[in-house]
Amino acid sequence: MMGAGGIGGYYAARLAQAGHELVLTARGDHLKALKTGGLTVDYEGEILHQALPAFSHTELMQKHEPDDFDLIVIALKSTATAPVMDEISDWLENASVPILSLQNGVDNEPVIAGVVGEDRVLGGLAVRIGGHITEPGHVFAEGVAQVVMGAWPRQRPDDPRVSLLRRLEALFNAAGIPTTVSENIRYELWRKLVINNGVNPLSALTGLDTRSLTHHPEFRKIVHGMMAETVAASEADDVNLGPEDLAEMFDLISNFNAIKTSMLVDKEKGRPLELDSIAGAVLRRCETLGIEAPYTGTVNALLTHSQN
Ligand SMILES: NC(=O)C1=CN([C@@H]2O[C@H](COP(=O)(O)OP(=O)(O)OC[C@H]3O[C@@H](n4cnc5c(N)ncnc54)[C@H](OP(=O)(O)O)[C@@H]3O)[C@@H](O)[C@H]2O)C=CC1
Ligand SMILES: CC(C)(CO)C(=O)C(=O)O
Repeated sequence: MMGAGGIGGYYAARLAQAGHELVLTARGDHLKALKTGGLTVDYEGEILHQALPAFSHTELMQKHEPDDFDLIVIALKSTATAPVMDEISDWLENASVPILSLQNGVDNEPVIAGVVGEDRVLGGLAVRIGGHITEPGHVFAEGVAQVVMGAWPRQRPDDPRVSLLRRLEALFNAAGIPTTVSENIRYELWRKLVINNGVNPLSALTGLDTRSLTHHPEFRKIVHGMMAETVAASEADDVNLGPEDLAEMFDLISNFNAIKTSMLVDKEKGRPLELDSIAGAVLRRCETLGIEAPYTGTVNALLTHSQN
């Protein structure tokens, strides 16, 4: 599990609890705490504690070959995808281990595929989960915490990755992670981007959780506007989301727990924001398509300004 933070830490703890062997990567104080005290996850009052090997990426590359693993899961922030793939690209060369991304955004899998080739890439997303590091070694997580995964960019007829996906689906479900396989993972990633562009930047700007935003008389219109612009932007990737996706995603986030978004957590901790891979991804596609995206453009500009 590369990047065992809020999302990676939660799913790693569940898989380890079910008896799977895991190795975690992290850095800084969180890594130190994982090494000395193990990983502790508070999931809706249930405490999961696992003492698992934890390494920096340098240590990982010294101690292991990529094919020691059946699967590498990437749960880094998307700001770290390219630098980390760059760091481990020589190590990954000539290996065959598949890589599953569980990140928000629609541009992580192409970066991973650029290093290992599409045939080894599984796209994926963490759905209906909120999670973050509360203190080094400790993760808080909530929500039904599902996973959707699929062959990137979409499943081909006779795709050799299907048998692996079916095995992963079965073992994730058996570990208590409700998981489905999609034949069109890029479509699923775009649907998730609709939610993330709708609430993440605006929550980081206002300090409000997802429920406060979606039930606020003014902010809910901005959330809806940013979601609609994401739906429009999807055409640039030939995904072509429609009004039913917009309605479904707006309902989903309006009725989900009051989540402090990952971008708000990052803003409060003074860490880099996934703004370019969320709002930036939408704005670039809208520009290519020659369509306006005033809600996303405004919130993106205000948030960027507030960071300077
Ligand atoms: N959090 C949430 O509620 C949700 C998040 N997601 C998505 O899941 C992905 C992961 O998010 P989240 O779990 O919140 O992220 P976190 O920041 O909690 O976890 C990422 C971990 O990776 C570490 N890391 C970053 N760079 C390196 C590096 N070079 N070497 C070693 N470790 C590194 C981080 O350390 P450091 O802190 O030092 O940077 C951190 O511990 C994101 O794409 C996010 O958008 C999806 C659904 C919900
Ligand atoms: C909005 C939310 C919680 C939806 O799962 C999310 O993906 C995030 O905080 O990044």
